[in-house]
Amino acid sequence: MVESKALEVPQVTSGSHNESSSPRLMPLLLIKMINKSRGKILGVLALFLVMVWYSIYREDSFYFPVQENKTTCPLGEVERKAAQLIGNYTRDHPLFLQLKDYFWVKTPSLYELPYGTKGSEDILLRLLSITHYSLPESIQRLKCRRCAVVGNGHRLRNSSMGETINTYDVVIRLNNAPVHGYEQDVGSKTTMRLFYPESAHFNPRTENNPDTLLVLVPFKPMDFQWMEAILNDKKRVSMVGNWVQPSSQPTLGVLPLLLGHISVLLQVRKGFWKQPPLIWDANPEQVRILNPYYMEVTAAKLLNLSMKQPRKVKQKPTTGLLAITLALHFCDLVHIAGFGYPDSANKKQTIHYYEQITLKSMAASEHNVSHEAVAIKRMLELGLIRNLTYF
Ligand SMILES: CC(=O)N[C@H]1[C@H]([C@H](O)[C@H](O)CO)O[C@](OP(=O)(O)OC[C@H]2O[C@@H](n3ccc(N)nc3=O)[C@H](O)[C@@H]2O)(C(=O)O)C[C@@H]1O
Ligand SMILES: CO[C@@H]1[C@H](O)[C@@H](O)[C@H](O[C@H]2[C@H](O)[C@@H](NC(C)=O)[C@H](OCc3ccccc3)O[C@@H]2CO)O[C@@H]1CO
Repeated sequence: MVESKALEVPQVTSGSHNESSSPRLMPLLLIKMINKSRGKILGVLALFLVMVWYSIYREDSFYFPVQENKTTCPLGEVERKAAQLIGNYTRDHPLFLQLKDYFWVKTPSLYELPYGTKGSEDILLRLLSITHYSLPESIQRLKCRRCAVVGNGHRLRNSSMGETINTYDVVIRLNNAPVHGYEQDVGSKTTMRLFYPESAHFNPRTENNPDTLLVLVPFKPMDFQWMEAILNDKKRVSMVGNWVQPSSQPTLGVLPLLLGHISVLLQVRKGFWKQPPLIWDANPEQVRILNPYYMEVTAAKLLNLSMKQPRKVKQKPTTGLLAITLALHFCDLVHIAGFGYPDSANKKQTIHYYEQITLKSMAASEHNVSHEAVAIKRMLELGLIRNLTYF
């Protein structure tokens, strides 16, 4: 009471000269107003603090409301749930193969490709000295990594999921699946694309963003050789380009180099089950080599496949299941879209959102898609992943 009396200000009267505008009275008037509305101010302040807290808690942008996938950051939840499903679950393994593991310390691997690097050390030494292995700063600094793994399934067709997919921090795509012309259904953002030589898009620039990480999934030693030839070719071509410039005619001196490069690429052609691109216009700085550890985890822990399969019994995970496993090891939230094959009796249903092929095309594929469906359902039931399309 005493305090409020002391702060009392003279009555403001109406008239030609408004005393409230007098500089002398301004502070007093302000204090009176503050005094009068103290409750309201405290309320607004409390609301503001709650918003700040909520924003920090969500580790997200500072506004309401937010897109569905932006509402929360369930920090630690993926780790907790993944550990229930995956024995010895750890986030300690690098996502991409690193030169240091094959240079100073030769990390022995238990398995050959696709589950390990045993026997591929020498080529890796060469290949890793011309590739990068870091996770870009833009992904590392994310306080919450909300990831969408986009499968190539037909269920994305006419799904209108594009805008939603683009809202995720990390969008993982697979193989040669296009985005150009399908943006409304599948979006256009691609943070990472997993592929192998036979599934590399012949025109990577049209279907990726300039900063897309092009992640090679190695299945056989030839896959490393293809990548090495492509990357060395890029170097040679750019060198030739420099030499050619002054006269705009290749000098005879570069011909042996060009012939050498063509013969290397022709040698690399053999040993693939489908013709991979021989010229691949991608930025070498964006190329990474996936650590086969994630293939091992997918096969051994999610599909319970034996790591010592007899040569005749061939079964391996699909690239999509591998991508989900990878996401479980570095994302704070994993949503999937475009997963799910038609029933095996359904011979006419197309399997991709972008081309007219059926399950028949997968006859020699060495995948067990019904087994994988069980694994994906288990993850959905556990709430470890969520599905944006239907399954
Ligand atoms: C003929 C053949 O070998 N097809 C394989 C193709 C093919 O090599 C590439 O598309 C390149 O042309 O690749 C695969 O897969 P594909 O490229 O078809 O699809 C990528 C991933 O999406 C998930 N998917 C796809 C279709 C569908 N109806 N439901 C799904 O769940 C799967 O998880 C799948 O992995 C592959 O790499 O796994 C598996 C396919 O078996
Ligand atoms: C994730 O696996 C990829 C794709 O989904 C599979 O369909 C494909 O399977 C091929 C398999 O890898 C080939 N095996 C070897 C050792 O290369 C197999 O080879 C048989 C063959 C050989 C030559 C010409 C045609 C077929 O072919 C399978 C496809 O039919 O593997 C992909 C990863 O490479």
